[in-house]
Amino acid sequence: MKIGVVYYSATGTTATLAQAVAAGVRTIQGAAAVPLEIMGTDIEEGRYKNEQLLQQLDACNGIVFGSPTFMGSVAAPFKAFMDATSERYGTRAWAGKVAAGFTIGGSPSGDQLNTLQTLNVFACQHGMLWVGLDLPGGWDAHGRNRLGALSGLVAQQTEDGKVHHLDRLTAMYLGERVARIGAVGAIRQDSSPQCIGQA
Ligand SMILES: Cc1cc2nc3c(=O)[nH]c(=O)nc-3n(C[C@H](O)[C@H](O)[C@H](O)COP(=O)(O)O)c2cc1C
Repeated sequence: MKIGVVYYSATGTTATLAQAVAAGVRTIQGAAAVPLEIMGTDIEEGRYKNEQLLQQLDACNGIVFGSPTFMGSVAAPFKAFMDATSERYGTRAWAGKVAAGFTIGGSPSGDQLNTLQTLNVFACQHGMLWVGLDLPGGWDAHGRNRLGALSGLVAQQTEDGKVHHLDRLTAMYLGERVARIGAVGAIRQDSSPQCIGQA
């Protein structure tokens, strides 16, 4: 069972979270993590072009998406990656895979939620099964999910531009949770509309 962790990172904090998500995936027996970085150099005239990366995601049972929050949404290179998956939208290639998301910003509430919601809508466009966090903000015994988002991980960079250790622990937990749920069954939905004509 493979879980892809695809992310863009300009200054390394999202990359650190991605590595933590991957480490969490690997805590589940039989689960392998596939970290994949979106590189700005793969964008030509605004279009993301790395078919090999996309094919690696095709082979995963689940995908965790990560982007820093830039101007209240996903970073432009991540959006270029999203647009490059439109062919897979048509073929339902990713339908039934589990999905989750994480983001980091400079502020505690710097509109990161909009980034998570963008990732969520993206996953739903593909027919993926969204996995949120189930750690109650402010109530977790280990202090994880310190910013309290439940649709995914919202993190805030520290004053010295690094990743808070509790955000790292939350990222690990998210990876573990996605792998655990992915292991229950790689639910593949048949794309044919079988209900038509049965009403
Ligand atoms: C162009 C730009 C826009 C940003 N916009 C936001 C924002 O809307 N909200 C926020 O909280 N942080 C914002 N930030 C801060 C980044 O999200 C933050 O530094 C993050 O840790 C960067 O992730 P990275 O290290 O993976 O590149 C912005 C940074 C840049 C460079």
